[in-house]
Amino acid sequence: MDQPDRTRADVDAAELAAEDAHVGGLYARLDALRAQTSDQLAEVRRTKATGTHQSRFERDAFATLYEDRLSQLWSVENRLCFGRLDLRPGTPDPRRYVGRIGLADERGNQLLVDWRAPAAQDFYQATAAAPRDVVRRRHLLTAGRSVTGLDDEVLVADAGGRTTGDAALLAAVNAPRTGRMGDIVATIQAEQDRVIRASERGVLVVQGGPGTGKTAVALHRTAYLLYTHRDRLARSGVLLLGPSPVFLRYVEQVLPALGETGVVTLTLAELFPGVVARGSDSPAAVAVKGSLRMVDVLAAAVAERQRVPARTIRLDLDGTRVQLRPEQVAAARTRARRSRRPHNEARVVFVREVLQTLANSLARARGVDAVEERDDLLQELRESIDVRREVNLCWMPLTPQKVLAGLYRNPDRLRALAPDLDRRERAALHRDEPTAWSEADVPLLDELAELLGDLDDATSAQARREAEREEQVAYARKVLEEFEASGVGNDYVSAELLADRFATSGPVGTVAERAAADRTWAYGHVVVDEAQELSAMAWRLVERRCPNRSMTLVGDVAQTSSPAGARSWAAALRPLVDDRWRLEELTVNYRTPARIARVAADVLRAAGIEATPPTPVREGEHDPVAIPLAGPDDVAGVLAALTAAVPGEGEGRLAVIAAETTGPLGSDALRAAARTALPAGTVAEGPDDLDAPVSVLDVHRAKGLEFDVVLLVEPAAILRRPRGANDLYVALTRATQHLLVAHAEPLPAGVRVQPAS
Ligand SMILES: Nc1ncnc2c1ncn2[C@@H]1O[C@H](COP(=O)(O)OP(=O)(O)OP(=O)(O)O)[C@@H](O)[C@H]1O
Repeated sequence: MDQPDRTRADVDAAELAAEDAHVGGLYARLDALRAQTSDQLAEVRRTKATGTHQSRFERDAFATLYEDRLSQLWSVENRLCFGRLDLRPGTPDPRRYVGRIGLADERGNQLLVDWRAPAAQDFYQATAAAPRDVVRRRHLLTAGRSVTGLDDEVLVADAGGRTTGDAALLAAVNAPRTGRMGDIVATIQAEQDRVIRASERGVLVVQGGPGTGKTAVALHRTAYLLYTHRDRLARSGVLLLGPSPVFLRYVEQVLPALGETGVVTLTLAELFPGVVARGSDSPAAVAVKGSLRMVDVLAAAVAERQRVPARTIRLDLDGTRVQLRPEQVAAARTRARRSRRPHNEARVVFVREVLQTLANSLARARGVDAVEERDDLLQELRESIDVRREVNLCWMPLTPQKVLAGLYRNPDRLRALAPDLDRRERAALHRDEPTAWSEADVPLLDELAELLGDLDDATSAQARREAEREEQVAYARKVLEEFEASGVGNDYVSAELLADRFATSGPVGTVAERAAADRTWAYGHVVVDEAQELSAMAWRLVERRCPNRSMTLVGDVAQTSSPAGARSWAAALRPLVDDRWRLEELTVNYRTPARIARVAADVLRAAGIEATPPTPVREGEHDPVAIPLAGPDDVAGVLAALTAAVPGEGEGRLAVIAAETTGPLGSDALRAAARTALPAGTVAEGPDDLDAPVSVLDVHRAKGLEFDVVLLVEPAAILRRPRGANDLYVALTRATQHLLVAHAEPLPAGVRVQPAS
């Protein structure tokens, strides 16, 4: 080795040692903070430990704050610091270390900048073309607490050193997958960072092809918004809506690793408290249930339950006969409807009107003064079972479930109430077992809940929540003063935080629990992943959960598989916000190597779907391979391919993706066969198990997930599904390294994959 190289190597070694020492110092500070917080926690636990129930409650609320702080300090252990920014001399803080959390020394000097802070922004945004004040961006590669490598990007030519900067990113995208999504905080790219830090106001749509990091960006944006608008969002809550429980499990570790817990994560199927939507629908039913035409159908179904009898009703009240004429009921109904209140609340007006009419008749029949005897007459009418029955027949208190089940069960009613639906659509809605609710029913139940009104009035619930909050903050202030007087407490704990804790450690549960259980909860921000799958009716529901319309919607209209999903963002969002939404696009594919991505792009093109597939960040090393099968039930052929492809220990995960769950080459049959053929523990027990080395899934379940190796079974069958080209595109873009295509039928247009030579 010649002299200059040795010098370079010496410099590199010295730099590495210096960074290692610096990072060691950061961990020492982290340890000190953990110890200090543990002490504070122990002290709080000791304080008033023998007090009354109330003082124990105060102490516990205080303690949970320290517990949360401690668990945050523990959650940032892995890759605490991952970068350094060198700025132009003369800039304030010209050398900044960037990490998962902000750290300062005892004197308040900043040691580590939280990746979400404005001071860290240049770490993600600076480019060679627009370096801002950045001279050098350095990625620190770490193992445990040690720095094992440096990857420098020099953004100003005369600063010396190399100009790569890709090593950290390439190491991340090439790493074997674990079955759980990891965070990308060390390697967020500039176009992603712009989305993450975009204003929380209004509706932001993030469109991007497969693997562009939409899910990753949605999660990091959530963490960013919680950091930047902590006060408001910790109280109102953030809702993350994902496409399936398995997907939510796949991403569940990302936010805690970023130090954020307490985000409400739900699927659409879980958005109507009290209903577990496990049923399934035909594509035709999904399409009609998701259509805006259901708004009128549901309104008609409720109006139809506000009835005027065809004939005069005769009532006997303790020997006195009175009549209730249809026109009197009609007048009461008109008044009730004019109140513009939902059905169950307007019913109060209806009942009052009918009873008043009857009281007048009763007074006349008995020859008593209607005004003087009013209270007694009304009382008597209210207690009469006959009166109650007749009033109920005209205007029954209703639940959403009851109205919807009635609609599905009764074809005649459906025909009368839904004249805009054709015969085929009405047949799709008909069900003998109407209460096996499906995901597509949830927006309809929610719509009905709005039309019917809760028994517990939503506005008073809101007012009650606000009053409780004021009380809690005032109380927290007093408690804090007391604790501070006894030497406990620091800058970290504010009255607002403590009040949140009173609210969340009492019997009512955490903000997340309360929000998830309350249909009328107004979230401060809603993030929707795979947003292209939502139907028009689902959008109405989402809007009700987020009246301030502060939303981040991420998705890809080229991947839509739901028959009621979006074909374009403009069309999907028009009923929601007209054209008042912003679009950001992600253009780089971090998942799929170019060799595989080209096949996916060809499939889109062959199907005539207009979309620009994202640009892969790497070429990849393996061409996709075709594996001929002997016929449509050649399970042995699939198993042979699977056995040959199973990754070794620590080499990642494999997914077998089939068109459907049923059939000889469906995911259920293939899973059962694979579990028998491969050693115990190799193949996942069911479609929702993410931890085994091999998963067997239908294409619908594979959405949003990724695997090192994908064995795709019979692409022609996937293409035959409704919106099959979109599904095939999804299936072809799940692999990070290898794609194998097993087929008996001819390969569909665009799937130009050769057998292994
Ligand atoms: N900046 C980045 N650094 C490292 N890895 C990244 C980066 N951005 C995305 N990735 C990785 O790329 C993969 C794809 O990301 P993600 O699942 O968020 O994409 P997506 O756009 O949601 O895809 P799909 O539309 O298929 O669901 C993930 O493994 C993610 O961690």
